[in-house]
Amino acid sequence: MGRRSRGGEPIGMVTGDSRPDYFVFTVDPDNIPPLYDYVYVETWETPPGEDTRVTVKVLAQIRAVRRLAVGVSPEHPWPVLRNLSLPRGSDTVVAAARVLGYKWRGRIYLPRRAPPVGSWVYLAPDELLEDFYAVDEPRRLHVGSLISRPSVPAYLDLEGVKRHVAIIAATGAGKTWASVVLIEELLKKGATIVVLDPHGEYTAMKRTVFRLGPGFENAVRVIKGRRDQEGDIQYRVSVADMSPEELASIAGVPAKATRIRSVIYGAKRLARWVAEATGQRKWLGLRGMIKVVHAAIDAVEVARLQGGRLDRFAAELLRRLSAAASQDLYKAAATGRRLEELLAADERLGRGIRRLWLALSKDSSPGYDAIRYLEELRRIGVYGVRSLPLDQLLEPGTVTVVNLAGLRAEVQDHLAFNILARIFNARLRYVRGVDGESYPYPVVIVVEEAHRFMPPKSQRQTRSRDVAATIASEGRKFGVFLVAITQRPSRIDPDVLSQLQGQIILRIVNPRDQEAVRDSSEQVSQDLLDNLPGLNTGEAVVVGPLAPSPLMIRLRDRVLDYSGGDLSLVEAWAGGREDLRLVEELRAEALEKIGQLLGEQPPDLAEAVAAVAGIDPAPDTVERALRLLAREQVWASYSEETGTVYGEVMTQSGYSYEAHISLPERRSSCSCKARQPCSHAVAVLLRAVLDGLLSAPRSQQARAPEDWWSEFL
Ligand SMILES: Nc1ncnc2c1ncn2[C@@H]1O[C@H](COP(=O)(O)OP(=O)(O)OP(=O)(O)O)[C@@H](O)[C@H]1O
Repeated sequence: MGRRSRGGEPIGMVTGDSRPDYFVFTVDPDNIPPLYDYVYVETWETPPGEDTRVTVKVLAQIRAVRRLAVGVSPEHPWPVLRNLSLPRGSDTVVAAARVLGYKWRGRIYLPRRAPPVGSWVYLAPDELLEDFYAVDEPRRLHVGSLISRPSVPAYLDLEGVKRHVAIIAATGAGKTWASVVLIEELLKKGATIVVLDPHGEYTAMKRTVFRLGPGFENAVRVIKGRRDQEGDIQYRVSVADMSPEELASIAGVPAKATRIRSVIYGAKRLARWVAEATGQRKWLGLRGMIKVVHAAIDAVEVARLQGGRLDRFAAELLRRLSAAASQDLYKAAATGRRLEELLAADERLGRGIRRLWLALSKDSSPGYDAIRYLEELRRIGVYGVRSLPLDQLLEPGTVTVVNLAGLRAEVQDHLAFNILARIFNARLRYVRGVDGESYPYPVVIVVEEAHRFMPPKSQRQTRSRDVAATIASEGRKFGVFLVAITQRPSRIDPDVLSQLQGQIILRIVNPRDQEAVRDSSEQVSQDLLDNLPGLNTGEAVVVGPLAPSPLMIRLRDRVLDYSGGDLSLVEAWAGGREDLRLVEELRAEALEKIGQLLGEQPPDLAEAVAAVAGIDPAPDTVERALRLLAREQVWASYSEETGTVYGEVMTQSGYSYEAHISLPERRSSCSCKARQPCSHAVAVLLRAVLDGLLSAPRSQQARAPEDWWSEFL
């Protein structure tokens, strides 16, 4: 029952409802094409600009196939059916095809006539499809093949990216895969790409980018939001460029906590004043503000004892800040003036001091709360004295992944806002020739989980929505293009969504999301929507300026890796059981080796570690360390000279921690900066024990555990 040559013998005849955009045909039962395959009918049309009619091949895609019963019906009782013994093929196969258009002088047109009933229907040959969906070589993005036709490559049009792109699908349908394939193709064209990555899924691209071939080794760069996440460079936002209100809300200070907000306001003004008066830029950061709050709390205590007056507070605060800045700020501020005059004359200083006094004079607790909030923000590592220079964020032919994993939603939103606004302004300045931070090449910004950043105004307020909306509506003029990825298009601001005119739509099941897609795009017809739940993983509909005509594709294999794909429960849990077994083996071996070193058997591993290294880990730290040894890569070395164990823990997810344990000092430290001794340090120590790096003391007698290490020296 082989297929007859494509475009040769007909495979059907138009027999039913025939319209310019749709027809029904009866299919040759020996040549039934699969759903979504392509057929054509020959008919005549008068293409725009021509005055005579010409014969054209109208291409159509099969959107439904049915077998109709002839002579039997489901009502027939089984005994009757059994005795009927119908011959095979006594059904009629009927297909419905959606007209895609015809090509005339290099352009695609939609026909104005319905194919006449009785027209032969042919299977479309590959060449017809290649010609129909052709994209000029320099503009081609090779993202896969036509659905149901693996032999025909599917290309998107690079120039279509100028109208922005939405990648939409139900969870697990392959959005990230699609976006990685698109990124690979854009990289090959030399694009500058920035990915806002809330889950750190794209960081794995860096490890595999060499696969793209010579010249691409450094084409992926990872910038981290949080200090302790994976990334080559720490993103930084200058605190000086933020308003005190912005700072307070990002720090998570509740809107109602007006006194804490006042402290932050006052501290920011004063810190800036100190920076300007002394020329010490370090005061512009969070540390500077925290110092001001500490000084203000102390100054308030003193002022309270001295009658609780503002001028006492101001004088004491300036004295304390002078001490902290090692410069006489009191003199610098008050030269030739009385303090009251100065506070009235210097607005920043005066207001800052007054706000601090008002917030703290009765009770210092808002000061301590403010310190707590500011400290928490400081620990993230992103808010500093200077912003990261733009050339570290944008580089031609490079994708910069901004790893936002591990940050609170407000901070993620703020960083997204900061990055979107900086890129847009840099391009605007370049195009308009305005001074300041600028960038000479167009930029594509891929926003994963776009609904987090650009929800409808009625649902949630975010900082990044307005700038995303500006980019969506004006980015084209300035060469800033969005690729927004989401599983919830109904949770994206409709003004933004409707501007994302190129859409790559994978499987969508939720009717509300289907509606949002339909509302956002004129090109998504009801019958395309009806097909969306039936798509397999990795199959997509592409509409809008990305393709010459709506296109159904199967995405190609990606070259770059990403993390976050579905995990296999069978493997994960089987791995867990295996880990447990290994943990027990490691525990027994470590205990035995430490027992040999000490000359006595310690009751458990926590005590054994305490005895061998003088550090005192909590029992669950030891358990975590054993799991690290079982699952991750742990190296150790030992310096007999200094009595120090050095080592590193490399996790499968790409994190690495360096730890060292000084046996004489009974101390451990680690790049994770967690409270010591941490699981990494203990894992490194146990690795040294297991590898036999710590030799037994020269005399094997039992001794006080705290003394035994001196033997190593
Ligand atoms: N084109 C494809 N070919 C083969 N496998 C694919 C394809 N696309 C996705 N997959 C597989 O399907 C799974 C889900 O893919 P992916 O993580 O890209 O989906 P997602 O829509 O981004 O999911 P989530 O909503 O969880 O982020 C992964 O295991 C991936 O390997």
